[in-house]
Amino acid sequence: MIPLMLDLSAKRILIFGAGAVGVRKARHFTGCRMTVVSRSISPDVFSLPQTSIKQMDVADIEDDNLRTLIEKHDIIIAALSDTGQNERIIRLAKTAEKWYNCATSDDANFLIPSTVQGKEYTIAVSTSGRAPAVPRCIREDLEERYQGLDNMILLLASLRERLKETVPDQEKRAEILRNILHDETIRQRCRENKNADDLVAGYL
Ligand SMILES: C[C@@]1(CC(=O)O)c2cc3[nH]c(cc4nc(cc5[nH]c(cc(n2)[C@H]1CCC(=O)O)[C@@](C)(CC(=O)O)[C@@H]5CCC(=O)O)C(CC(=O)O)=C4CCC(=O)O)c(CCC(=O)O)c3CC(=O)O
Ligand SMILES: NC(=O)C1=CN([C@@H]2O[C@H](COP(=O)(O)OP(=O)(O)OC[C@H]3O[C@@H](n4cnc5c(N)ncnc54)[C@H](O)[C@@H]3O)[C@@H](O)[C@H]2O)C=CC1
Repeated sequence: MIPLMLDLSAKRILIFGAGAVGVRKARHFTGCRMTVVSRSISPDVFSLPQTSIKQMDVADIEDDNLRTLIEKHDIIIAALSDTGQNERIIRLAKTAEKWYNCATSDDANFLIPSTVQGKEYTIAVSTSGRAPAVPRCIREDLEERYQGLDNMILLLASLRERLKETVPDQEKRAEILRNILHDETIRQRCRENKNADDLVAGYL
C-alpha cells in the first residue's frame, strides 16, 4: 500500500451500511458527494453533508440495479454487518474497475487510515490491515502529544519567510527552525494558544 494525499472533492462516494463503521468511513470523505445505502439509518447519517440517503435492504436490489448504482460512483465502500452482501458489492465494484474498500475483510484496493487532522496538517497511520487497533492507539497518542501543532506550523511558516530575507545561509535557516521546533517552552506556549514572539526572538 502506497500513501497519498488526494483531492477527491469532485468524486462520488457510495457507502453501504450506516452503523458506527459506515458513518466513520463516511466522515472520512467529508467534502465529497456521497450516497449512503442502508436498511437502518441513524440520526448521524442525516448530519453528513452532501449526502443522499437510500433506505433499503441490499439483498433486495437486483444485480443489474446494484451494478448501475455502483457505476455512477467512483469509490465504493462496503460497511454492512452482512458479510455476504459486502462480498457481493466488492465483486461488482471490481468488475466495474472502481476503487473499493470493505469493512469486513482486507479485500480492498485502498484502505482508510487513522488520521489526525489539524487545520495545517494531516497525519495518517496504517498497518495495511494487519492490526487496525494499532493505528487507533497511535492516533490517540499523537493527538495528545501534538496539541498546539497548528500554532507551531503557523509560527514556523511565517518565520521561514522572514528568515529567507535575513539569513542567506540555508543550513543556518534550517537549524534555527529545528531548534525552535524542539524548544519545550515554545511548544508549551503553542499548546496554550499563547504568543511566543519574545522566545522566538532569542533564536534570530
Ligand atoms: C482493513 C481495514 C479495512 C477498512 O475498514 O478500511 C479494516 C478492517 C477491519 N477492522 C476490524 C476491526 C477493528 N477496526 C478498528 C479500527 C479501525 N479500523 C480502521 C481501518 C481498517 N479496518 C482497514 C485497515 C486499517 C489499517 O490497518 O491500516 C481504522 C484505522 C480507520 C477507520 O475505519 O476509520 C479504524 C481506527 C480509526 C481510529 O479510531 O482512528 C478497531 C479498533 C477499535 O475500533 O477500537 C477494530 C477492533 C480491533 C481489531 O479487530 O483489530 C475488522 C474486524 C471486524 C470484526 O471482527 O468483525 C476488520 C476486518 C478484517 O480484519 O477482516
Ligand atoms: N473495518 C473496520 O474498521 C471495522 C469493521 N467492523 C465490522 O464492520 C461491520 C459493521 O460494523 P458496525 O457499523 O459497527 O455494525 P452495525 O450493526 O452498527 O451496522 C451495520 C449496518 O449495516 C446495515 N445492514 C446490514 N445488512 C444490511 C443489508 N442486507 N442491507 C442494507 N443494510 C444492511 C444495518 O442497517 C446497519 O446500518 C461489522 O461486521 C463489524 O464486525 C467492526 C469494527 C471495525
